[in-house]
Amino acid sequence: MMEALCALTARMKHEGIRRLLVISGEDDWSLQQATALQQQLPGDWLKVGSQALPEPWCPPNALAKLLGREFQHAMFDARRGFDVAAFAALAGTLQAGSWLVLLTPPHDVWPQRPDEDALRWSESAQPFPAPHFVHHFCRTLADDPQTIIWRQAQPLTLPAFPAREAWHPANGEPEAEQAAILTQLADCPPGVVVVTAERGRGKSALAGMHIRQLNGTAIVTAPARGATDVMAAFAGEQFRFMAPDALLASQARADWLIVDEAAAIPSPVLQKLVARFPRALLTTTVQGYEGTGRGFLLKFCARFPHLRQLTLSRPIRWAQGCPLEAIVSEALLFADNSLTRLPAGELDYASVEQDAWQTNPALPVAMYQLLSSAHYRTSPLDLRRMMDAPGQHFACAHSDAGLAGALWLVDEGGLSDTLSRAVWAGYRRPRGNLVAQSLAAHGGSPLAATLIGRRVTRIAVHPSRQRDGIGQALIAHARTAAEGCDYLSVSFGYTAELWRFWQRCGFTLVRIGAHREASSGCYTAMALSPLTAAGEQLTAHEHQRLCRDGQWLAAWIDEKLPLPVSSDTMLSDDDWDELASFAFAHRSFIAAVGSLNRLLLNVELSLPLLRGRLQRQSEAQLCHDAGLSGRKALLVRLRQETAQALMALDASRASQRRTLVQQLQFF
Ligand SMILES: CC(=O)SCCNC(=O)CCNC(=O)[C@H](O)C(C)(C)COP(=O)(O)OP(=O)(O)OC[C@H]1O[C@@H](n2cnc3c(N)ncnc32)[C@H](O)[C@@H]1OP(=O)(O)O
Ligand SMILES: Nc1ncnc2c1ncn2[C@@H]1O[C@H](COP(=O)(O)OP(=O)(O)OP(=O)(O)O)[C@@H](O)[C@H]1O
Repeated sequence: MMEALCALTARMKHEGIRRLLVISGEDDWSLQQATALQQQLPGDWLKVGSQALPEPWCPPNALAKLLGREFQHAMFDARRGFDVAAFAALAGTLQAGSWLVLLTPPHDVWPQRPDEDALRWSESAQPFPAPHFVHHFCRTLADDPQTIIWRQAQPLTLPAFPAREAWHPANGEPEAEQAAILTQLADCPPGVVVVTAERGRGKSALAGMHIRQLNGTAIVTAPARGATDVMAAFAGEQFRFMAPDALLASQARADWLIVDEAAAIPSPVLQKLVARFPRALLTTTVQGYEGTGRGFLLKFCARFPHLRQLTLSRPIRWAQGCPLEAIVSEALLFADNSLTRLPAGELDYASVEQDAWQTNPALPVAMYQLLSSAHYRTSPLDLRRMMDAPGQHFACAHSDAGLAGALWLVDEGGLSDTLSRAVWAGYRRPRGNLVAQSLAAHGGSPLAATLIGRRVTRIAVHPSRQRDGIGQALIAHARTAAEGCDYLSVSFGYTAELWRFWQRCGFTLVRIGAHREASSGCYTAMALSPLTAAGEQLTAHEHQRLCRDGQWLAAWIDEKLPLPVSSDTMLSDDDWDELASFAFAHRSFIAAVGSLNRLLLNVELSLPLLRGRLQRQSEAQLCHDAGLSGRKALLVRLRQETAQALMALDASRASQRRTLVQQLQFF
């Protein structure tokens, strides 16, 4: 048997492919078999798993450090937990002629086994079983003739795989597809060129080669700099990188703008960037472990009259049709089929629950694919959360021809009074509950996180059916289905268009972040749509607070805010609470900006650091002027100056508030 395995391995190398071998059985048995294989087949045998294994071993969360490197053979240990993004990433590091050996529990008991990975994609403190994912994964394996499954108490059998043609690895010179595109780019009239491809097709290398051969200047931008290493290596000295937010804020000019992973940048930002350069080359992955964006990039492209769209289809580091790449893509739903069907016709709206992964898997698969084609951040973590995490809810709009819209919501809130107050004062920040906690931590309602909310995490409507009222109808459906909830909420990267949508869905703006996200170039906005009297009260209170603070926030946010102007400068009771929570507890500075500005209008003291910071003098400058060691020391002094001002205004009220907020840390 081992001889046959060695012969097959040699053939895989010749054919430029890699394969998955699953060993399913009791913990000790499967490890023993994997070790025996390792002894027979020479190679690196990198092992990835949460429990220590003989070297070379790496826990899943440290694998990112090894990306970019290549290995011959690897083992992934999924006996206790299955970090599927690490599994996919490991597959991506394997050279032609490699085996990826996957250890799993026996398949009949696996669905009931607690999965340690659940701690990453849920707020649970204990691992729990993830049956929907396990069933889906095992079904995918069973349907794949190229994957080998070795079950305990059964012999290892190797099917007779048909022969493939010989493979020739890339050598650093442009591959045929790359060369053809480079020729087009070299002789390109002004306009936009978009290159889309699946992972590992040589897009980044192509962009780098283009920069190197360029008779002019280029600026590279991308949501994450680390992702541009390959491009930098192929570009050589001409490589010049600027993050999207920095580029937007600058006056930089060049002959070419190169945007890596363009779909990860919101269309309005991308459009502003592209408009500044005579020529732009946009690249984007249409499948991957970090999500996609094909449909929405295409929609963006439709706005440009002179646009060329090109694709790279052949993998570089292994042969086309590699069985390992194919099974990973199947299992993690990387293929983006959401746009191949046009969902014309009358629509039905329906709630969808997680058991649909068992009863009607095609529907949630299509929903996941539509959501990931619209949201670049969708990752295998989301797939696992969607399938098995508690508190998830879904709705869809579909016609006989296919899926037109998908909505994903998650339950939030319901924290105890004391915990919510502690979050408000900045003492605690438990995991999860994004909007519910943010309302408490950044808003003006200490009990905000006690209410029950349901947050829209993702919504997407098929590009061919947008502006047809489907998004609005999905939200209306969710509202009727949200029994027992005080409000629906959403957190999104603010653009005027998207805000218009949420406004039309009946949402009220309650918070806007003070920094542009470097990756998207947008401010994070949060909005609520109340469902109960308590929800109404919270929404009205937070909206009013945001309006009161609007003029002060405007100094921090260079985006026109859709808020009525308020000139209220009185220090209210709420202001006293917030100021005390900043001065005497741990509330963040930015959450108290409005109250702090009103405080300064009401006291005569000099308070140089506070006044300086509120006038947006930089932290570094203030630290330098005051001889402080850094941001932490500055924050302590800002809190002290606030305390001083409160004492000067009303010493007994200040002391009383101090006692109250300081009690919030003990519960
Ligand atoms: C948490 C999150 O998911 S935030 C991200 C939201 N999702 C995305 O951005 C993915 C890509 N976009 C989409 O899938 C869709 O465009 C959605 C979900 C934003 C909107 O869905 P649609 O079905 O197109 O919206 P719908 O037709 O119901 O629009 C209702 C109203 O919102 C407003 N609106 C919707 N889209 C836009 C837009 N692009 N620009 C301006 N206003 C808009 C309009 O007022 C519209 O009414 P009108 O057409 O009568 O003027
Ligand atoms: N012509 C070439 N010769 C040799 N190696 C190449 C060539 N083109 C690309 N590569 C290598 O192949 C790998 C994949 O290429 P690249 O990173 O450009 O692909 P990509 O499509 O941008 O992938 P991803 O979507 O994963 O970022 C890289 O290791 C790169 O160095």
